[in-house]
Amino acid sequence: MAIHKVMVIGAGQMGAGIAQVCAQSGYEVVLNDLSEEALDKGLKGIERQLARSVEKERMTEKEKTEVLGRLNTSRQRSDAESCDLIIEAVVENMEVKTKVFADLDEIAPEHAILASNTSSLPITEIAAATKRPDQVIGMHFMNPVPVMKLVEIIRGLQTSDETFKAIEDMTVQLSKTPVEVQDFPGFVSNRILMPMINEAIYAVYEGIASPEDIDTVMKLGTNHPMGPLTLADFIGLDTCLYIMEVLHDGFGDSKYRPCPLLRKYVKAGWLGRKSGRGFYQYE
Ligand SMILES: CC(=O)CC(=O)SCCNC(=O)CCNC(=O)[C@H](O)C(C)(C)COP(=O)(O)OP(=O)(O)OC[C@H]1O[C@@H](n2cnc3c(N)ncnc32)[C@H](O)[C@@H]1OP(=O)(O)O
Ligand SMILES: NC(=O)C1=CN([C@@H]2O[C@H](COP(=O)(O)OP(=O)(O)OC[C@H]3O[C@@H](n4cnc5c(N)ncnc54)[C@H](OP(=O)(O)O)[C@@H]3O)[C@@H](O)[C@H]2O)C=CC1
Repeated sequence: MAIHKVMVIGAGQMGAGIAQVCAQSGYEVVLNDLSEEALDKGLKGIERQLARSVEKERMTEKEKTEVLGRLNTSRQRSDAESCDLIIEAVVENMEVKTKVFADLDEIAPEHAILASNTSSLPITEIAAATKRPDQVIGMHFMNPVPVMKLVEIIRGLQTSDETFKAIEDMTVQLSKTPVEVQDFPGFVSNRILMPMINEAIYAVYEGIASPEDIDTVMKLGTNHPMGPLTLADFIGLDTCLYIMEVLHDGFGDSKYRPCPLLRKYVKAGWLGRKSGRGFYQYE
């Protein structure tokens, strides 16, 4: 199936990054969000990234103008009616995502693929909210999207081979590396990464060391580019908590229990970098 036009739903940190890489790879892109403010912020971030690429001579001014010319914003979900692929990147919440997919199923053309950038939620369950479960798939980009090379592609129980192939081909077109993963909570990336981050939060909670020292241990001692608490702030503490809850509920194993300190920070609105405060303070 040929994909020309892509809608990205949710102009948060992931949605904006996905829209950027799609437009840079030649796709027509519609970035959709309910809030004008989120769209403005998303678009400004993309313009900043592209300006930096021009400065670093990775892109010409003309190419930047062309990329931005392929990128439109919209507040109407009905604009999905002209798209071949819709990539959903809204909050990590099953109720919200199934509602978005049920809506999209009514709007998107019959041939369109509906993909979710979910970090951990079952694709099979998201697909069941539609009448086209064979055309629903997980397309899990990593943060920051323009930099990270991986896309986990998650097959739901009913995802067709044709849908899988179209998304695998597109991932290569985006200059990313696809890895096929089966539909289990947290897939591969977050099943491994998030318990490590949760454990680092327990180390703060139990007073083993300061956040700075925990991050230093992991950066200098195990060569991680960011310490786990810096990374948690970067991902978003709300997203980290949702993922731990999905692992905990999905496997019913107490080893995945979210650290109470993580819950407390999220309740306080300390969501990490995006809210200005998490384990560290920003600005
Ligand atoms: C939660 C999930 O479901 C799944 C996930 O995504 S888990 C998170 C996965 N991501 C990670 O683990 C990221 C870990 N961190 C890193 O790899 C690095 O710290 C990093 C790439 C983010 C930054 O690298 P760095 O060397 O420390 O900093 P810096 O030199 O400023 O940046 C390196 C390059 O990345 C780019 N970059 C950094 N942050 C960026 C961002 N938010 N968006 C776009 N580009 C960014 C910079 O522009 C820079 O590119 P150039 O040198 O070509 O200009
Ligand atoms: N952060 C990360 O490192 C990664 C996240 N992901 C996944 O990507 C998705 C988005 O995460 P991220 O971009 O970080 O999150 P952000 O918080 O940056 O953005 C969340 C988006 O969800 C929208 N949203 C929030 N509540 C609702 C709602 N009730 N109905 C519809 N839309 C809503 C927001 O819209 P508005 O602005 O209008 O409020 C915003 O566009 C999640 O599923 C997450 O798990 C995947 C890989 C990495």
